[in-house]
Amino acid sequence: MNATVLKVGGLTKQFVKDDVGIVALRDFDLEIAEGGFVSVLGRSGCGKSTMLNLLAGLTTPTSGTVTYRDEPVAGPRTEMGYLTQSDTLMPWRSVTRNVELPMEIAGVPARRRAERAAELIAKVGLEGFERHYPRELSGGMRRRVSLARMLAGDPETLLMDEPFGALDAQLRHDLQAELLRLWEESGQTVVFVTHDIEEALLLGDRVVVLGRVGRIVLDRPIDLPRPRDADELRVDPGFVALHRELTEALREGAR
Ligand SMILES: Nc1ncnc2c1ncn2[C@@H]1O[C@H](COP(=O)(O)OP(=O)(O)OP(=O)(O)O)[C@@H](O)[C@H]1O
Repeated sequence: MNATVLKVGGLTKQFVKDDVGIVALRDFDLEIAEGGFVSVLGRSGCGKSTMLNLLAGLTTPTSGTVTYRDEPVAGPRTEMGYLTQSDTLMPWRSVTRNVELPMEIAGVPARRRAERAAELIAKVGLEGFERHYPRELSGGMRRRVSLARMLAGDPETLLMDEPFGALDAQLRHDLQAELLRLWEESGQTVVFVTHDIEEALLLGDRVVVLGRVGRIVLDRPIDLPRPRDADELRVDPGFVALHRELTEALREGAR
């Protein structure tokens, strides 16, 4: 049994808007084991981003606790990389300088920074765009820069909020494969939020299905053999049965 990296208990987050309280997450418990790839699946508005923001230490819970390796999470931590849904690239920095940022903060020497940034830019398929600024890129390209920037910080845990949702099918497939390769090589822990059942199954070794206000409707291991190929999986009876189970869980979660 792997050590627990992230643990949340009794987590509730309530927002107040125009004097009206909105509960985004209610009494949420979750444990994430080291080295795991957890897909978190849920419909729009069920609290997935709120959950990630809390795990990442970007927002404080109304009640409940978040710990990282048994230490309370009181703010962002360098061990965790967070790929948010919104674009957080710095508009005044080129692609290379955006990707170098976490290494600058960590004090990595300039030469090593440049090499690593070039490597990561190639990995996300953006060779030739190193000197471009975010405004000169498409939405999908900016997303890939954000991914490269997150990886540049070499975090031991990756929190990813629908990272590939806006990409075309081919690119999405390539980046999913790249992420799996990185994960298998590095032993990193991944929490991957998506609302795509196929993506959740293709990537995760565990799937957690959330219903309204983050109610956990299903939490189960995914023992499909790897490497997983989307085309082969679609006709695999085990995959088809899991797909049906998750579809039903999503439906149940909406009730
Ligand atoms: N800052 C905020 N102020 C008020 N309400 C908020 C805020 N952030 C989120 N909410 C509300 O909390 C609920 C959950 O939002 P959240 O963004 O966590 O959902 P989600 O599952 O990530 O959705 P999506 O898949 O569409 O990104 C929604 O009802 C949303 O309106």
